[in-house]
Amino acid sequence: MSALAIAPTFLSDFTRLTPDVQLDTLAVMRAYQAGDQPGLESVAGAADPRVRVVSIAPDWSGVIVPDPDVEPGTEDAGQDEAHETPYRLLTVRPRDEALRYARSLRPEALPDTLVEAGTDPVDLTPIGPPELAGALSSPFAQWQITLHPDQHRITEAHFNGSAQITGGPGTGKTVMALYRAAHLAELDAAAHPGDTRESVLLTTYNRALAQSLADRLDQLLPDPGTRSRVKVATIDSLARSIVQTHTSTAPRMAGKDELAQRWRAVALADGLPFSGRFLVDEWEQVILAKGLELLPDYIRCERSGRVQHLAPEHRRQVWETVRRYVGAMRVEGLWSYPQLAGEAARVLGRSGPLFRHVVVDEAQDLHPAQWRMLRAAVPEGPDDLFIVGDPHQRVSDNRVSLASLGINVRGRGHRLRVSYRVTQEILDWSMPILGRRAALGMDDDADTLAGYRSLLRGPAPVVRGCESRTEELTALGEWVRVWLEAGVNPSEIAVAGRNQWVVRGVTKELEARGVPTTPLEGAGDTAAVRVGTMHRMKGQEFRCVALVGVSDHLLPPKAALEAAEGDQVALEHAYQQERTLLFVACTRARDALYVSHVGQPSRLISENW
Ligand SMILES: Nc1ncnc2c1ncn2[C@@H]1O[C@H](COP(=O)(O)OP(=O)(O)OP(=O)(O)O)[C@@H](O)[C@H]1O
Repeated sequence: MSALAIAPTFLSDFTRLTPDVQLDTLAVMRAYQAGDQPGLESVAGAADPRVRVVSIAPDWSGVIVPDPDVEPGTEDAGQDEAHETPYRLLTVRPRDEALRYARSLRPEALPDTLVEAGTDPVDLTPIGPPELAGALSSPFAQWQITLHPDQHRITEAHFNGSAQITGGPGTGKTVMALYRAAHLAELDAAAHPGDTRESVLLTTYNRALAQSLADRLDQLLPDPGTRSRVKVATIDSLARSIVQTHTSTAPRMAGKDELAQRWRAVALADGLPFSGRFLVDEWEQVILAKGLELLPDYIRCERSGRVQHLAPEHRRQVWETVRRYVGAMRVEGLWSYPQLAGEAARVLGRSGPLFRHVVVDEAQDLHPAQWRMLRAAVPEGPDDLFIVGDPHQRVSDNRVSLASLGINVRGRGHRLRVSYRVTQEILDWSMPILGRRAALGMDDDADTLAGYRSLLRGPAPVVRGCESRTEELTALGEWVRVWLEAGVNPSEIAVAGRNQWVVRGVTKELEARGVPTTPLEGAGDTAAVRVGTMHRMKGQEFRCVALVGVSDHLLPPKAALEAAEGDQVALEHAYQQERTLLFVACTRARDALYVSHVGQPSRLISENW
């Protein structure tokens, strides 16, 4: 069986073909691999007699050439022999154009045209202005610590208090957080040479992001003495370690869904008119968020962001119920994440700050109790908190007003408007997904993406409509193969779906094709494609991203809409969260974005196109 490989230079042509021709191309490649080899035509008048064309569709042909290792002179080979020759597909074009191109290929040009597998597929990399060209063509890991000199200056600035950096996807916020932490560690080493404790906290949302920050920080701070001054931790692991150190017992954690389930059962048994989810949300988003400890304060408070109106007598009932359930959790030693952060804040309030500087990434998703913990973790003063985030990427229910939490960033805010990761083509396609609403900034102002743009140009996203799940998974498998053959490292490819069912299908498909996979949150395995849910895409970046199951029956998920129970405001809120999730997933791609659906595309994309 002989495969028809693709030349790395093929990919940029391929993404410009119409979906029909793309499918036809993949069918030819599949047929070739299955041994059912389509006829290759030699080209009359070709400068290189080894060049062939293959019919792709009635008016379209592919130009193929032998592997560069094959010696010239096989032009007289019979049909069978020709099929044993490993060929590579260079391009697919309208037939006349393909013939012209095939004739023009010169023998001495072929070895250059065919980039060996594993070398950088220059054509896939987006095009940027000359000053970015070096960074874009460098290895991906190297590019991931590149920063513009203007941004670099901000990371080394002295601030007379807390500072905040906001900006759309790919504007360099995370890398600024990294450089800021490194800079503060260096300053700290110079100012306190004898005190070697962890004095700088660099914190983020989940473990995968923390690991990625830690790895990159190792590169920025090669001196172990300076590096050891920075503690990299997720916000939850920080809360846990503070409480654990204080109580000498490891807290047992319960996520929101688990709590809602438990509380639902008890609420039902008690005959209460509230769902478990409502009670947990009320506790986390109002009582814990505002740090309320007394019923009169709860009765008086403004429940901003909450949909259902609650009269004072109902508030009394909720308060009493929550108090009882939380009491039961305490007996079990069970904590929710915001609750644990609130406890950590209280511990630090008594024992004093832990760090001299705190740097926060993905700040838009932190709960007010987590901010209280961070506020208590560092003394108020110059360069205390350096906060980076994007309110447009908020995927949690948390809303904060930093000022009300004792964090004042007025006059020390920077908005970044240039994306260095997401190409203008991907931005143009993804931005409408967000809808037209401004997001609420952490400094109480509306935050808009006005003026946000990219310096990079690349292929337009590919949207593939399929008739069945099998067809969708097959098309995905073929697409990933194209990326791999183009020389993209497997770990620089991510495939995501909205739910675990989609993710399982993707994993099975890729594994069956011999493409190793690993969870999106997994680190280290460079020989495996990353696969996971869209939630796990947050904060990450890849060369190529495929989103599967962007179908109307899956996205937005019915359960998310039903949870709104017909309430218009809650429904709009659920929609917005789904929009954000999809927008965040799309904007993880640097070089190529592929989106597929079965049947109708999700209304989140089709409403805009
Ligand atoms: N001047 C530059 N030239 C080339 N690459 C750059 C430049 N500035 C930043 N980058 C790169 O762009 C990428 C995007 O940066 P980063 O991940 O920090 O963005 P972000 O704002 O945190 O994105 P998101 O909000 O989507 O997570 C990084 O890999 C970074 O190295």
